[in-house]
Amino acid sequence: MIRFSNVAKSFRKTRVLDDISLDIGLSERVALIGSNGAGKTTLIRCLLGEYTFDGQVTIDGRDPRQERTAVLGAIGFVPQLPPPLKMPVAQLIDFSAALCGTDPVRIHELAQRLGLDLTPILARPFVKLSGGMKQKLLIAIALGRDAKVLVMDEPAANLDPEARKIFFELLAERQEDVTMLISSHRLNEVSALVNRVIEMDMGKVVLDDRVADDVSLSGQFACRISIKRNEAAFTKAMQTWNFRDLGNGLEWEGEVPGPDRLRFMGMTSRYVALISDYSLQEAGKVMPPAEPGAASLADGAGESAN
Ligand SMILES: Nc1ncnc2c1ncn2[C@@H]1O[C@H](COP(=O)(O)OP(=O)(O)OP(=O)(O)O)[C@@H](O)[C@H]1O
Repeated sequence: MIRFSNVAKSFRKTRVLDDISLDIGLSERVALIGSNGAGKTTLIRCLLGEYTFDGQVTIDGRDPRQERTAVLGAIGFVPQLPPPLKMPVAQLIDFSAALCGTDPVRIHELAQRLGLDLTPILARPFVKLSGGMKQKLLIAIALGRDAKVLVMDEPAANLDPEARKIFFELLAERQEDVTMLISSHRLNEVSALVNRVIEMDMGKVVLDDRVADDVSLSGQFACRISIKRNEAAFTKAMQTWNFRDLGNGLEWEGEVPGPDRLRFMGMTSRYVALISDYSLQEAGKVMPPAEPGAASLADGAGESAN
């Protein structure tokens, strides 16, 4: 599907990509991680045909520099930084739809599912939308085409929990027929979304691991947390995740999307001294009762600790 063969790229005399060779197949979901300046964006730009480089890149056998329109029509791209487009929202949707031969109605429907009501903002310049609105619209545009490849740079960073959940569901609907490349600084943010991790450092691939693919993108975890005393910061955090207060802010219940569970656990680990009981159970799975005093979040037991 995607093939990088001995790809090298220099800016002036600085080598930024150094002999990258990778094969990424259909239905692979790849996290492209690495620190600032590792070369992730440059690799993506080579894939999108934006740069000249040494070596070869192909998508489905097509060269993105030679057949740019055809290749770009088959790639859904969500950039980390939204472009500063002054174009009104309606025009942007129509323009993007025409570019890849899709029906603008598909984009409207996807935006609606992500919780973005387009009606009041159709005439507004794209650049004047909030960060989250821009992200939702760019995701709707990227998913609204029959893309074979989805390239996303920190795609869920600006989304609220409800929109993240829908976003994961939308990815789940596409996972069999697309290849996903998700770039991020933080593996935690994307690890549960992917089945392969590629790490870059100083222009080279330093790790390429296939990882367990055991939680479906549309899976849910039922979560219950009890705390020892009421604390405003914890209440706020729980409300952000749409959890329900079962009693004076001391007991909370809610649902966590499967791909978001590490992010959720990372957030709750900040309150570990406060937590007296914690359970996170995959929906549809019945867990055996835990031993009294069994593992807790504090000792890293994680997902079914009780
Ligand atoms: N247009 C350019 N001209 C000159 N140097 C560039 C250009 N684009 C990127 N670089 C350099 O190439 C290196 C790799 O940058 P790149 O943006 O690919 O890294 P990255 O892994 O995406 O980083 P980040 O996580 O910060 O976005 C950096 O040292 C950067 O300064």
